[in-house]
Amino acid sequence: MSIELDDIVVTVPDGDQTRTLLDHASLVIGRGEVVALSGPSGSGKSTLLAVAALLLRADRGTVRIDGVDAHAANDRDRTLLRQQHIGVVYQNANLFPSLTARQQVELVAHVRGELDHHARERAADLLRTVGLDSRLDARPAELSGGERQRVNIARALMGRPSVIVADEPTASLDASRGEQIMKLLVDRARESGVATLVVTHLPEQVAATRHVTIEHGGLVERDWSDAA
Ligand SMILES: Nc1ncnc2c1ncn2[C@@H]1O[C@H](COP(=O)(O)OP(=O)(O)OP(=O)(O)O)[C@@H](O)[C@H]1O
Repeated sequence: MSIELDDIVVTVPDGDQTRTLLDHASLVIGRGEVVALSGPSGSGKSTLLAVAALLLRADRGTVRIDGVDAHAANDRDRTLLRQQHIGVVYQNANLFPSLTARQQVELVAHVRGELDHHARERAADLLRTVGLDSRLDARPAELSGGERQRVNIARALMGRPSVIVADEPTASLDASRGEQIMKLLVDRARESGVATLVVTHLPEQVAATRHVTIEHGGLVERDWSDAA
């Protein structure tokens, strides 16, 4: 369970010109590691996440998921790789208003044609591991922001991903709830081995295994004294 971003280059249109947003950015996230990614607004964090999630093809560079080269793959194989290996946690939970927490998570198995008794049990178990034991039958409107994010994380885990990418999952939460969500991602990563990349801000990133920032399009590894 790993993701390797190797020498990623992404250019974006900028008026009549193009601008190099990611400039030979490289990052390896191993089994069970949680990397917190931060950087100024517009520095390319969401773009890097989109490349890692195989939603955006870089102009240059390689993405390897569990050692499989996704850059060289055709669109169909990339979609399969994404569906089978990557869980995405969005900033806003993007839950279906009419479905209960349990149904939101079960939907992952349903879409794959795998919704049976075991999948139902697993969905409920995942919701319990994210601390929603008593909220299985609640709909999004009945859940707090933090609880909705927990459903979101359970849903991402339901697909048994090798890699989770999360774009500011704590942005709408206060500092202590944000920290809880980060700790949850760290615990789940340790337990299931999933390699996790999460865009976040202080102070929640202190819970992560490593801290990386984007500077001038490249990735710079930080140590904890930088984050303090
Ligand atoms: N397809 C595109 N076309 C033109 N410009 C783009 C495109 N994609 C991204 N950009 C620009 O690239 C820059 C980086 O965008 P990105 O969303 O990756 O940054 P970010 O670090 O996530 O920012 P924020 O913290 O504000 O969310 C922005 O200036 C954005 O306008």
